[in-house]
Amino acid sequence: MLERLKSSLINSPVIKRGEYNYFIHPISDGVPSIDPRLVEEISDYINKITDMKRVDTILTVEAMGIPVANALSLKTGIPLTIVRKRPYFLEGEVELSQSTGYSKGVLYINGLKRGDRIIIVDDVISTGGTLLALVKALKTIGVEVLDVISVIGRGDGYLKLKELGVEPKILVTIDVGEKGVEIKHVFGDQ
Ligand SMILES: O=P(O)(O)OC[C@H]1O[C@H](OP(=O)(O)OP(=O)(O)O)[C@H](O)[C@@H]1O
Ligand code: HPA
Repeated sequence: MLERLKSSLINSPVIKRGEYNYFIHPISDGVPSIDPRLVEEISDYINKITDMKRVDTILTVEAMGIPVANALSLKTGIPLTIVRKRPYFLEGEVELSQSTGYSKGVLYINGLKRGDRIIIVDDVISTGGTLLALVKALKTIGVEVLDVISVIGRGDGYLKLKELGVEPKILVTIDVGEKGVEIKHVFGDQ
């Protein structure tokens, strides 16, 4: 299960971004190139473990949530909405502050309305700063978050989401040390 994802993660280089040990991987960085079979393995798996019947929109965050979320959209026929890092000043645009282990920025939600049923698909959850701020903003709009899926998880930032009643599905959980990446858990394993 998820063999391509696991083996590619083990070989990921790690660099320092300040104090943060940052792993570099095709799914989270587009570097090195993204093997379409890897994206297919991941999107097939998400499709298998998620009830897609009630989903109006697959929501992802610019930039690196897009490859997997788009593959899932193509597979299911469910539209894709992208939370962007630039404003469009459209009516109803919702702005939120994003903070990660190595950056701070602003994200903008457009194209969602009260009552929409969505799932969130992102590439990585680490401090949980991005998804926490996003889920809070979606709640202010009145969007129903049916599921939150992250391809890769590291650290315990995902626990912050539990405070909002959201239990993210993390496909592969890793530890990132200065020397490399170690697999800690795979979704569906005991
Ligand atoms: O749990 P967190 O600590 O918030 O980290 C996770 C976020 O960090 C990355 O986004 P980034 O803003 O680096 O943008 P990118 O997708 O363009 O690489 C990743 O795509 C997640 O959205
Ligand atoms: O270590 C990382 N690598 C790639 N993307 C990320 N997003 C949060 N942490 C990371």
